[in-house]
Amino acid sequence: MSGYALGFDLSTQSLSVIVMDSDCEVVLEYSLNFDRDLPHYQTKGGAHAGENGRFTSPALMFVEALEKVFEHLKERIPLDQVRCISGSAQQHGSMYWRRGAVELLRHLNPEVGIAQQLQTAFSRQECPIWMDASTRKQCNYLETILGGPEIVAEKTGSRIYPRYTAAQIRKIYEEEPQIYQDTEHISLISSGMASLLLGEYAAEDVADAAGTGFFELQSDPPKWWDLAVEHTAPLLKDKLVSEPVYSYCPLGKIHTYFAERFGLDRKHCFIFPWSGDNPNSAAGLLLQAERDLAVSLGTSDTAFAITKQIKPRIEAHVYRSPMKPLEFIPLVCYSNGSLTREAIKDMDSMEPRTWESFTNSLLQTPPGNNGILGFYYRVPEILPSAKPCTPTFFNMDMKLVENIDYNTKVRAIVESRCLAIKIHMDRFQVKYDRVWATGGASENEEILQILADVLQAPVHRVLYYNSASLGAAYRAWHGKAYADNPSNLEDFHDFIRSKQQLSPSNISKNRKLVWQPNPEASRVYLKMFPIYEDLEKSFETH
Ligand SMILES: Nc1ncnc2c1ncn2[C@@H]1O[C@H](COP(=O)(O)OP(=O)(O)O)[C@@H](O)[C@H]1O
Ligand SMILES: O=C(CO)[C@@H](O)[C@H](O)COP(=O)(O)O
Repeated sequence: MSGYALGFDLSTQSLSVIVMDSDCEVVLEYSLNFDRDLPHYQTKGGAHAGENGRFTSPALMFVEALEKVFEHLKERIPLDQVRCISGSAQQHGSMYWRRGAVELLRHLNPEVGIAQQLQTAFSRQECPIWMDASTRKQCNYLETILGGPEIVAEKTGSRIYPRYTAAQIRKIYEEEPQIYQDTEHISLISSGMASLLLGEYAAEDVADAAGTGFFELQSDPPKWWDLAVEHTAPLLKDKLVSEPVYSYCPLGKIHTYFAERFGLDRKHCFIFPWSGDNPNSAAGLLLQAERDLAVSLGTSDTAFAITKQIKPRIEAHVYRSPMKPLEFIPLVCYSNGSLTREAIKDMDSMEPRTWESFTNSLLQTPPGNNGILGFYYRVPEILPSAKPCTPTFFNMDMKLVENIDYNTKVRAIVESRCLAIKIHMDRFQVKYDRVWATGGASENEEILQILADVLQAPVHRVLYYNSASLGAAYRAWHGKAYADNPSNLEDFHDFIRSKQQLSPSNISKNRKLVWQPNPEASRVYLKMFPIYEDLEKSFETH
């Protein structure tokens, strides 16, 4: 195989892409930041915050971002050499296509910008996104009618959380019936982006389908849970692509719009299903079952692993792996990730502080933080299910403490998140002896040291911190090999490793750094786990 793969990542704050050659070597990276590069959508951190925990992002912003990225790539690489494209998207969010939109999509004119032509394509301009916490009523309704949270978790991998697509769709059906009525198709953000590239409504892949609340987690072949689809909203089945597909299945060839406008090769460029950013990160990090834990420190903080068998729980989530058909991803997710750390960094200051000053605070405080733990939920938290609160600090006697210094506050917030990850992930009983850090805050080496000490395992960081784009590009090549020879589905890990061994710059690609746990620091944290756990319960509101 020769040519290039494109791996996209549409996260909360940005649309990133990597260009990967056929030896799985990254040759170009580019990232477009929504707030900075598309200011006319007036987002903050990529989103619009509404009343009562509502969080949305404009559908047209995603569309325009895709076009802008292609404009950038066109000047830098021979796009006619691109053989396969896949992508990642923030999970759970949904796009609402107006009646007749597919005709607009099919007949895009390459002389005119795509966002301009899709102005009227969406029945709802704003996509509910994963940060949304406004659907508690719909979660309760769906869980009750489907037999209770345990049954829903057993069937789908998770109870219905407010950000889950099922609750979001139900809210629109209940509160905006005309919009629901005017909608011909509902995509996840991942499959919506794939639809733009394809010129047809694209199927969801199994991994991202598992974040809807109406997908049968263990189904093979993959299928929606019809009962949940029926209860979510009337006629919903008609508004979905028939059933989700395995992540390696080719969806079709690139839309003539992109071929004619940007010079992609219509005949030879395959589109593969987009997936969720966390499942694609698992692929980008080549996570091994029962061996690795990944911690992603992006807008959300997540921790996840790969397992061959799974027992879903009503706390946290289980998704499907996009690498191997019948493997699973147990995952915990915190909505107060990087943006909350940024707020702590800039606390009590007229001007934003640098990350160096945040890091200095970590360096000037000891592991265990002299027993001070911290909770700060700027936006509604997922785990625990907690309402927003101001920064709140406790000592080891579980007493509220006030008037503590800035450095101690910084360490308290970082350490408490690491403690939460260890406690919540251990409840899944997944085995791991090494940790892979990814996402924007994995730049911060002091955070990685704390993670290693709390998790009591070495923390590795790979060269490309955007592992979701990397995983999308790996998956595109893996899918392309399958499309070329459908009688032979190669093992994902073996396929990527065999390609990397061919690469002359193999050594630089695998360059990585490791933070080893310090046993003394780890011992300090052991005492803090039960105290953190009890304090956390006091924030739980549901
Ligand atoms: N040195 C650093 N220390 C801690 N956090 C950082 C550092 N550099 C960047 N970040 C955080 O990384 C975040 C972006 O992470 P990223 O993974 O790109 O987010 P997402 O993929 O969710 O859009 C920024 O919001 C910023 O808070
Ligand atoms: O809701 C989840 C996972 O269940 C989030 O992890 C989203 O997928 C958002 O991703 P980032 O933008 O933080 O990468």
